[in-house]
This record gives sequence, C-alpha cells and structure tokens, in this order.
Amino acid sequence: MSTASPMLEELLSQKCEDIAKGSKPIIIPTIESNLSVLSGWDTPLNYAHIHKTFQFKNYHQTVAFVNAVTWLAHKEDHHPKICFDYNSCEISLSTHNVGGLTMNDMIMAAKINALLED
Ligand SMILES: C[C@H](O)[C@H](O)[C@H]1CNC2=NC(N)=NC(=O)C2=N1
Repeated sequence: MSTASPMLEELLSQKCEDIAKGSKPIIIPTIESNLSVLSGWDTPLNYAHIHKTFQFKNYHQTVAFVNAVTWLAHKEDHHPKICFDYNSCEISLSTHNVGGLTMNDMIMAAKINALLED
C-alpha cells in the first residue's frame, strides 16, 4: 500500500501540460507546499528552479537513472537540466517558457523521485 501524501499522489497522477510562452509562474506558497512533499528537492536560487542531487554506487547505476529521467522527460515533454559523473547526478527543473517554476516542474520532480522507489 502507498504511504504517499495526498499532494504527492496528486502530482504523480498528473501529466505535464503545454505551457504557453509568457504564462505566469506558480506563486511562492504553492512552490513551498509542493516542495514540502518532494523529498530532497530545494530551490537554491530563490524560486528560479528546483534542484536535487542523487547519489549512486557506480557509473552503471548513475547512467541507468539518467536514461530513465530522459525517457520520462521525453514522455512528459518537459526537460530537466541533467549533470552527472561517476556516482552522482544533479537535476535542475524550471519551465523555460515562463522563466520560472510551474506545476510541470513539481510533477516531474515527483515522478523522478518515484523512479527510485521500490
Ligand atoms: C513545445 C514544447 O512542448 C515546449 O517547448 C516544452 C518542451 N520542454 C520544456 N521543458 C522545460 N523544462 N521547459 C519548457 O518550457 C519546455 N517546453
């Protein structure tokens, strides 16, 4: 049985949507409440993007994760910045079309975390 919070379940059940250029970003309280259920994600640059570093045992595990994230990005048509080395992967999410954060970033963060659940 899942123990995820209702807010997290809601994010996992949604799909990223087309966001028109010039749309407004989500507001700070919405970002904060979503981040409170997104384990490990933070917003180091004042709500410009969200970020998380993932650690792995070796290059095989790291690359398998990167491949899964790129597959998810293609499926959702929402594309994170990914930077990785032997045993870590940094992911940064923002919505280019608004120059800030939208629910697409929160949905992707939830789905990326879920890739690593048992
Ligand atoms: C047309 C296409 O859906 C858009 O350009 C999408 C593609 N992927 C995207 N990815 C991200 N991170 N931000 C966007 O605004 C974005 N826009």
